[in-house]
Amino acid sequence: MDARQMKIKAAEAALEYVEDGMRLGIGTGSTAEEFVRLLAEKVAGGFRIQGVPTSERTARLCVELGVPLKSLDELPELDLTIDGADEVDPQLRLIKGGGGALLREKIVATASSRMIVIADETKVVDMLGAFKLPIEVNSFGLVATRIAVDKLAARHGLTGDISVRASGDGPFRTDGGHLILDASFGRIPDADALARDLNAIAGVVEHGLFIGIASLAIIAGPDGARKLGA
Ligand SMILES: O=C[C@H](O)[C@H](O)[C@H](O)COP(=O)(O)O
Repeated sequence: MDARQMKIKAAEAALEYVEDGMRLGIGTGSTAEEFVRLLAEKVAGGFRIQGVPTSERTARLCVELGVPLKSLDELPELDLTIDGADEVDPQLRLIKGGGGALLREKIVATASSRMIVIADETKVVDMLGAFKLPIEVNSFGLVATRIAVDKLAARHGLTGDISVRASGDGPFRTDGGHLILDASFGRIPDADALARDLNAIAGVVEHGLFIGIASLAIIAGPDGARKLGA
């Protein structure tokens, strides 16, 4: 089974949790896109859902495939969000934001009664941090914010490069017009404390640590999908 087939396996297993009539948060990334494709087939077959996309990219795919969409303001309380992740640890703590959608993803997931993560087994880690931690920041005061993040990291005993994400000739911009700092910490022994402290830095809009948000992860490997959590 190749990487794409594993993503499809995870997405298929997640689809079983989607019920007719649900208000559904729809994640971003290559795994979430496999989910959107399967969801579109169900919708074409008469299944009714109302989706809230977590990015412009996901919104475009949903429109293209005929998945009905609403804004989060129209549907501020959701039944379920299904989304991918860059890392998942045994406590279902996540790193997200590899595609830059972390802010909307976190807003949508926390507006949902439940978040289910779909991922292939390469995303499962004992300790978060091998994947660069995305930190969404306001472009005003970028240098000051980066210094503040660097000092905070040092207080947490974390070292590693913190760089502004690039795209083409310029910086990457999120759907909200912000910048992303990618922090190469390697290992984050106390992700809960780091998450809390990052949110206290004024220039930080949001970070990619999702703590206590997901209740189930569907992890696909060569032998099929297994579940972490309930
Ligand atoms: O910003 C992007 C998201 O957090 C994605 O869900 C995450 O990067 C995983 O993406 P993929 O399924 O492509 O590995």
